[in-house]
Amino acid sequence: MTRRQLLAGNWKMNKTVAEARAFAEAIGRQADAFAGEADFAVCPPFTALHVLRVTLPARVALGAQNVYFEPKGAFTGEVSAEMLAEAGVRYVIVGHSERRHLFGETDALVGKKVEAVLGAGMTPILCVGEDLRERQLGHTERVVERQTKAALAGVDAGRAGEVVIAYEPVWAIGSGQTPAPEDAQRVVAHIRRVVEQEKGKEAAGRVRILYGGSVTADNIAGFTAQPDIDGALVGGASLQPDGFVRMAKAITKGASA
Ligand SMILES: O=C(CO)COP(=O)(O)O
Repeated sequence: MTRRQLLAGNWKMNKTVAEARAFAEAIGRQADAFAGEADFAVCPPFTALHVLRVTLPARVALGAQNVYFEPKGAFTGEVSAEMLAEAGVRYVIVGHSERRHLFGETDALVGKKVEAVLGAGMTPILCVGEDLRERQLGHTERVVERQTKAALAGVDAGRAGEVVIAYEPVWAIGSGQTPAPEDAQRVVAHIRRVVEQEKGKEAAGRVRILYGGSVTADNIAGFTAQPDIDGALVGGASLQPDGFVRMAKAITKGASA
């Protein structure tokens, strides 16, 4: 089973409309970096979706960082999956650890969001990962297992392979610290086994699992060279056009090697 690598930038709460446009124009001047056999996406704040839709190079897809599961109604401050799809969004990050920890998102809520995103014809990027204490207690596998099972509970086996999962150890996010690539591979392989157990072989073979947490242009290739790691979800290092272009080249080179 060959899976296409995916490089997704999560801008978090960074960049104004003007800054987003400048980023898109800068990577557009190096658009050949995105010509290879891989997928690319940028996930800006909602306010910059439109400008990126009209300025990003054609091979770089649009992503969002959050969604609400209800289709419409009295949910002040929320945005539905249909609204995102209409705005040109292809990928939606769901259950990022910042949303789980800072905004109280539960496994059950994350599961509903995954279903809503698939229902609107987009691809969820489901984030899972242990925090430092859970890691120190040796609970990494059981934490990612619980998060993965809960998030996929309402997804048909036939569609589970469309989901992208991002393994993001919380202690590695924004810290400059990463697990060794072999260590990340071990956890990602475990996540794939959980998908197989829950949704079958075909879904497990298709599902793309990314690594995220202090990925840079210098270390990305070590992760994407691992057999079960199918790309990267990148925060800080995705904010600089040159860094994003370098990571795109690294991921494409690895994919064709
Ligand atoms: O949270 C992340 C991506 O979703 C990772 O952030 P950093 O790449 O800044 O560590």
